[in-house]
Amino acid sequence: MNAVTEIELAGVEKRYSVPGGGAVHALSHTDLSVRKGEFLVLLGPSGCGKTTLLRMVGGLLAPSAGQINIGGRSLWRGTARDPAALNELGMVFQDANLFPWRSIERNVALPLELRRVPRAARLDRARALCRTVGLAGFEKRWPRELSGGMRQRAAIARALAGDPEILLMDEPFGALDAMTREAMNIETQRIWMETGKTVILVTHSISEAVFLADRVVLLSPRPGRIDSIHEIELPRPRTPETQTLPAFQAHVRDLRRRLEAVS
Ligand SMILES: Nc1ncnc2c1ncn2[C@@H]1O[C@H](COP(=O)(O)OP(=O)(O)OP(=O)(O)O)[C@@H](O)[C@H]1O
Repeated sequence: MNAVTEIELAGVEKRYSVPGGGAVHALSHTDLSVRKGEFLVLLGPSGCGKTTLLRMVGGLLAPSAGQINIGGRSLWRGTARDPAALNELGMVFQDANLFPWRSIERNVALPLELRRVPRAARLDRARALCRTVGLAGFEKRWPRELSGGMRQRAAIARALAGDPEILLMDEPFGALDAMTREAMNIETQRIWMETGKTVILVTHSISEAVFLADRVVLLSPRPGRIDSIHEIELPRPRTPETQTLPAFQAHVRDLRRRLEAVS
């Protein structure tokens, strides 16, 4: 059976206009298919267009050209967005962006509140999501009472609140210390395996990319474009020991070499 395509980019480009005239060609003609349930990682040097690509797929930034399909629906019609396609997208950023005056469960429930889901139902769902992301017992706490890693768990729970098919993560663990980051990688893999979502994650870290990805898409800059796509066929679930496997280290070496060549 053929894998189902969840996200399809065809000829997608982005030029930013710059004050005073001219344009930055942030992403040139890009074609990419992401399979349903796939974990795809975007890796590349600073300025190669990773965030630009993710924000276009997330419905936050209109492409200058090309087509983005989400679950077979065209996301963008000029600068307007298809609401049904948008409903399939949840986003997590480097900063958790929790409202400090809302408890964790009320932060997680916020997207449901905006959709006018009744209070009891949305809090039930928020509490279940807190369990999914390992925050059971912290539902009533305030964001300031949680560590950075726990706040990112809450941000993941909030992104999952509307039950989107797709989770888009932009350097979600970039601000965390190395040990918390490793723990969050393991948690992210667990949540992905349990929920079956399609994930696109942006990172600067080669080892994070190899640890998490089914495929790593390496981008190169000036202008941003896909340099190469690397299949990571390491068994799941991956554990800290996975990083000691020769196959893991070979992927890291390959990607480092490629990254140095394109930087
Ligand atoms: N709003 C904007 N206006 C003009 N140029 C922009 C804008 N946003 C990004 N750019 C430029 O587009 C290019 C791609 O930027 P983008 O942030 O997508 O790269 P990135 O790979 O995510 O970088 P990083 O890893 O540093 O976050 C860069 O040259 C950047 O300077």
